[in-house]
Amino acid sequence: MFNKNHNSKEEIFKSKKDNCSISFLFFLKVFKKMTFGRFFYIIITLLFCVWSVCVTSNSENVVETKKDGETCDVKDDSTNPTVTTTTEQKDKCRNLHKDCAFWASEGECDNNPDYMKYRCAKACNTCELQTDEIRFESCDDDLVDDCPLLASKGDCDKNTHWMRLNCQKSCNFCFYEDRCRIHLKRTPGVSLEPMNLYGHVFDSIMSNETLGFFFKKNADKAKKKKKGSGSRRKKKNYKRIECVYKYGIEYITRNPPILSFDRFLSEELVDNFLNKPFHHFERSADAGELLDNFTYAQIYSIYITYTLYVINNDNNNKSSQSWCEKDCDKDDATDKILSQMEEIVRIPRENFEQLQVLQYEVGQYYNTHHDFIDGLYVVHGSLLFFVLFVDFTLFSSNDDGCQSNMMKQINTNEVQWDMICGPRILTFFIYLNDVEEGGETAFPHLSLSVKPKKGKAILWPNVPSHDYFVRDDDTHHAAQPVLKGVKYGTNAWIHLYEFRDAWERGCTG
Ligand SMILES: O=C(O)CCC(=O)C(=O)O
Ligand SMILES: [Fe+2]
Repeated sequence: MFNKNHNSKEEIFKSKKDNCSISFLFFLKVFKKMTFGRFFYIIITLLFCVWSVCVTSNSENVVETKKDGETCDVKDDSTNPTVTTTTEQKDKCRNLHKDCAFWASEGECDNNPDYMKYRCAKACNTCELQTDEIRFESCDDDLVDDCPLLASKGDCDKNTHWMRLNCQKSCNFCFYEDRCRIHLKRTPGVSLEPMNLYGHVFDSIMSNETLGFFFKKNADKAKKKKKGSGSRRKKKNYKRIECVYKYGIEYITRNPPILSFDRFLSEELVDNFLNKPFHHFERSADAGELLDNFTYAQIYSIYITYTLYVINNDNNNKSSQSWCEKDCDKDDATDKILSQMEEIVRIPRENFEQLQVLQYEVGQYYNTHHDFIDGLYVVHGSLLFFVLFVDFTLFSSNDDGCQSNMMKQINTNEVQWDMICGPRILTFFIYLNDVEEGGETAFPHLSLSVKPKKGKAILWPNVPSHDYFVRDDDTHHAAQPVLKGVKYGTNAWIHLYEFRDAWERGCTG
């Protein structure tokens, strides 16, 4: 079975190995002509690799293991000789605050033992001190009399959202790790064996006859034929001369593939959807408030160039958003839109986030960003000053969606690929009106820009074809400022695994 957790950590480890390769190459170049060059080359590069792979792993508290059984100085739980923690105590042991891991890494287990050793027992490795009384002190059923009965009738699974809010204790929903445990048998929306997103989704769309390609010229000919000619004979007359796809589907670009659907929604359906009273727009700024409007900056060192994210705190020009939840999600127009998307991507709507409706007024835009939520973005590299090098690791974060607290992301590693819902593999974006001027969706790495048109949609991958757990940098995108008029659009973010039940459980961040 594919192990995504292991995969993501390996990615970070891989980037460290890349640093080794860079430094090997660099030192080879510098020292190859010197008498002692080869000696220095080997010593310095080895030192760098040990630093890069092992030492910084510990300081980040991100990479714990490379591969099963192969470790880089992993903390040993049994180092405290005076206490023994039973397996049962360990299983029940919980961090009662989301920042426990962070605090523990800052030395708070020793500095503030009265709180930490009891309420952050997991992070402090003091599980034997955490009694049930402490564990459940801030978690109880609201409806003390009814909850046990409802839970015994299976309502924790059937009516999860309500039960999560009202019957936490009876449902064993108090702690994230109980409520959001990943089922080993969860089914991916797109096959993992082998991973081939472009083939499974994009090529399948283009070769799917139910999406209505037909053979235009001969179809016209066939129409002219006299009535009564058998359907078999008619079929013979169809030759593949020109394919016309339902919804006006065509590739805008092939690698990575971006499809456009020129006539995805009828005017009537758009009006029906947009004119509903459900949409209450709020400035798009909540999740990742500090973090969601990064722009690029380049840092040039003498030898290596890195692209870093810098924070642009200008929130004034952001679009407004409205989530299509509850009544909006159940509405007929929404249902029709979601059905059409399901028909195209052949992934069930359970894997879709609720539609997010966007509104941009004149001057508003959405900076370059990526829809893949990796929460934590580690920029790791080395800057070289003569023969001294400084290894650095910066933490940054991606934007909208699942996460709101950078520390939480760093310390619990709660990124979407680690959640029940898995990563956002696809974005389906629909334009809900004609914009008088501006408002294009730009893909700067692909030198591509798509003009809004009422009812038109575009579909792009957020991950490479053969690895659904990393983001594809090529699909960074931005909404250009609206210059005249107003712009409405709606996002459907499609996950590898089912999203909606996970959302009801409060397991999507
Ligand atoms: O408005 C657009 O064109 C794109 C919006 C977008 O990328 C987003 O909401 O994530
Ligand atoms: Fe986006």
